[in-house]
Amino acid sequence: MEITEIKIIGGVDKCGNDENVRELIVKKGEIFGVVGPTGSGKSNLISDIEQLSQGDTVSGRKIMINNEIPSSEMRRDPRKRRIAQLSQNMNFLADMTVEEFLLMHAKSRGINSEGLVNKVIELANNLTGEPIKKDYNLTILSGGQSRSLMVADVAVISDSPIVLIDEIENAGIKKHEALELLAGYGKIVMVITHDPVLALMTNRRVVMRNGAMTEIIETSEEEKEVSKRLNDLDGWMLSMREKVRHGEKLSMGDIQNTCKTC
Ligand SMILES: Nc1ncnc2c1ncn2[C@@H]1O[C@H](COP(=O)(O)OP(=O)(O)OP(=O)(O)O)[C@@H](O)[C@H]1O
Repeated sequence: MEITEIKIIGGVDKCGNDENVRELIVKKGEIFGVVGPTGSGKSNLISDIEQLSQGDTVSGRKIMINNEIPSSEMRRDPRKRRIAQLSQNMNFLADMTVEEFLLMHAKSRGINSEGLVNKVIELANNLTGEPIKKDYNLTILSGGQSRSLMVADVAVISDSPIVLIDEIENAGIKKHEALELLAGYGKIVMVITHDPVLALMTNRRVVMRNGAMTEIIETSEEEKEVSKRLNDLDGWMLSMREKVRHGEKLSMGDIQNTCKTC
């Protein structure tokens, strides 16, 4: 079944009052942002979508797929849900190499694995400053390498029509590129973020407060331009971080050169 839209039917805030936004439809091809202060209910909203909740969670929200209540089979079986989730706290625990993991994942998804390992690693290495090799053990990967590999794995192997992302900003990866890669063509992407680069890359964003969806903001052309500039600055910060990490010294020239380009 092709998933063309998800609809979130509003529930209640933490005090039991109806949330402001009564209905939110996110269509195929859209990157949608979720913003709000700590404890405002961002993860809870994402989790409602992940579970395809039907009024049976604390928020009382209902999630529709293609304007229909999802089948109980889809709700019960994670493989039928076709929702990929990525979060900052996820870690690889398996004692196997990167190559073994990717081949196993591809096999379990019934995907032809020819050239696949190199493709995933190449994409992951575009997102991190510390290259991953296929014979590395998963457990020795750094936070940035793990996150990059997860992003590339979700983009190529999981390839789910709905992608939910819970804060990738502190992961030490090129987040702009990561989001572009995940969004691919024609997916529904919901991303929780505190980061203006990511928030302004979205088409729209919902503002959470006290457990409720309170407002929907459309990203203006001006904000998209701001996002591009911030992304340049961000790339620069990442390159400075890499230099320091590799034992290099920084000079005022590094800052002056950047200010010209940003
Ligand atoms: N609509 C709601 N009704 C009742 N409780 C809620 C509701 N929304 C969120 N909560 C509860 O509030 C707490 C904080 O929510 P949540 O973790 O989703 O916030 P958050 O915005 O993701 O926070 P952080 O930025 O710190 O990760 C959780 O215990 C959650 O179960």
